[in-house]
Amino acid sequence: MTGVVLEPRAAAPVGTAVGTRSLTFTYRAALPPVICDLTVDVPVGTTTALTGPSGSGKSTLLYLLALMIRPTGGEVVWDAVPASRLADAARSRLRASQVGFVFQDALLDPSRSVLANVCDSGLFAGMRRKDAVARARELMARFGVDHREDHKPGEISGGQAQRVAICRALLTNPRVVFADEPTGNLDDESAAIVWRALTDHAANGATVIVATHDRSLVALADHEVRLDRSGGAELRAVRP
Ligand SMILES: Nc1ncnc2c1ncn2[C@@H]1O[C@H](COP(=O)(O)OP(=O)(O)OP(=O)(O)O)[C@@H](O)[C@H]1O
Repeated sequence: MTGVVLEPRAAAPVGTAVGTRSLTFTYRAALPPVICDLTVDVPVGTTTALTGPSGSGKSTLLYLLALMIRPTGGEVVWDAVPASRLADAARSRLRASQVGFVFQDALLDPSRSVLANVCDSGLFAGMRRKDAVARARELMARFGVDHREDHKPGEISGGQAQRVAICRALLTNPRVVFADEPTGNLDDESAAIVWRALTDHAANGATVIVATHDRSLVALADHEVRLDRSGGAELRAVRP
């Protein structure tokens, strides 16, 4: 069994935001598991870098933790409650109100404007349109994409799309943010802005889990969970 317990920083609020218990996941029964018997606790208010070779299961683990897919075995645990105990409606509510997710390829709706793409997650979570638009504009200005609010995703660059996806993920000020290679398309300056926004979000009490190959970002995280090709993981505390 692979057991990983991440120690919170002294200043961080105590508690586990999200974790797993003997988590196993297989895309197809005939294939070896992508995640194998993984136990991890991610403390509130920390940044965790999820690393490992291409194909080791980083995206898959993010989807499992964010309750987008269901494990083959074991549990994902939110606030000490096993997710398998949540009815479908409760899972959807939890995702809408507490989770921000930055997908690897941004995954914006090509038929909607940039502003609508950013606002939609807030409207789905019950924000008033006026508040969602104000918050979206504030975030888009912070990430330097406010001048593109009326454009469609097909009319902006890959790096701009990635920053729009981060605005969308932060719109509801979610308790937990999952980001899948959020700086993959960004230059160094934009990557630093994004990383600072994510670490600021954690410093304000949220929990941030980022899949990345970028060692310079890993060095700035509190913890590293490194997945290996056998579906297990090892822990490295990046900062004491
Ligand atoms: N829908 C799917 N059906 C079957 N296998 C899949 C599916 N999605 C991913 N896989 C396989 O699961 C394994 C883990 O994929 P995943 O995308 O989670 O890895 P990753 O570590 O995020 O990779 P990368 O760093 O290249 O983004 C890979 O072998 C991949 O081919």
